[in-house]
Amino acid sequence: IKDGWFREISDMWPGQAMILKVNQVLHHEKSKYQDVLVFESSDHGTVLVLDNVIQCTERDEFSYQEMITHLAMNSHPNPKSVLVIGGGDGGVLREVVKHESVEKAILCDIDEAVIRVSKKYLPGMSIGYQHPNVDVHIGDGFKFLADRKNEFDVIITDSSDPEGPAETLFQKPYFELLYGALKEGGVITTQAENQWLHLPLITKLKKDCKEVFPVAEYSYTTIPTYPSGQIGFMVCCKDANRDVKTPLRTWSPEEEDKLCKYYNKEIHKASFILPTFARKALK
Ligand SMILES: NCCCCCc1nc2ccccc2[nH]1
Repeated sequence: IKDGWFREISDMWPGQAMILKVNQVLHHEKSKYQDVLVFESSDHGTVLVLDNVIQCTERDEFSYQEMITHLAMNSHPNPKSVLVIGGGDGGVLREVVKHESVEKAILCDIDEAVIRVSKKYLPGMSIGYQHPNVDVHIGDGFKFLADRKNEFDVIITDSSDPEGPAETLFQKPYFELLYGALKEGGVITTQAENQWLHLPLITKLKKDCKEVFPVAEYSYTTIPTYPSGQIGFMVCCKDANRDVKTPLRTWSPEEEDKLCKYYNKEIHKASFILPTFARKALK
């Protein structure tokens, strides 16, 4: 932080940087895995930064949390058992428990510092931890999945970027573990980066996912404070006949308006419509 501004400089998005005005630094520590920073911004609420990369801001986190969650949950007929890998801020859990069908939701994040700091400084997201059906596991998601077979209806991988602790969550062996941990008809979503910045990575991700899952599609949302203002998801299903691009289940319009600020059944469908340059690369 220099002269009261935070600059998100990274070689993952060379030559560009989001810059946010800082009112006050609330917390800064070196955890076992990464540098953890929380600051009060002038116009985007509280901001969580890991290794100098913006993970979420209070102002626009709902876009990412709602889409990564409901794209998966509404592509499953009756999700009862849900696993979140990463997502230590608790925002995805907050979204998962909006579905009454959920009997058990487990969150596994490698870094206890992220959970501890989110509970203290991000109450609007960490509220997800308060639900009675939620369990928390501190550990490597890769290892957690290795001995779970045929256990989950939905698995959401809310990871940071490939540079850092989440590196293995972008590789084919991880998708094979996800496949094995899912029940039949299971659905996954993963954080799948930005079509303007990482198209080669996304092309490889989709290729790997298609070698493991019969259905694998890329979807994206707009989110102002992530690099180039958007981020995508891989949405995959074990059931070859499932059309993940159309919600299987929908809330009523009134319910949808009450439960979500970004996700709706039209956005679910629209999020898979890609510009030509991306559609060609991901064919
Ligand atoms: N450069 C885009 C980064 C996307 C990060 C998504 C995200 N935000 C998080 C907050 C806490 C823990 C894991 C998280 N994963």
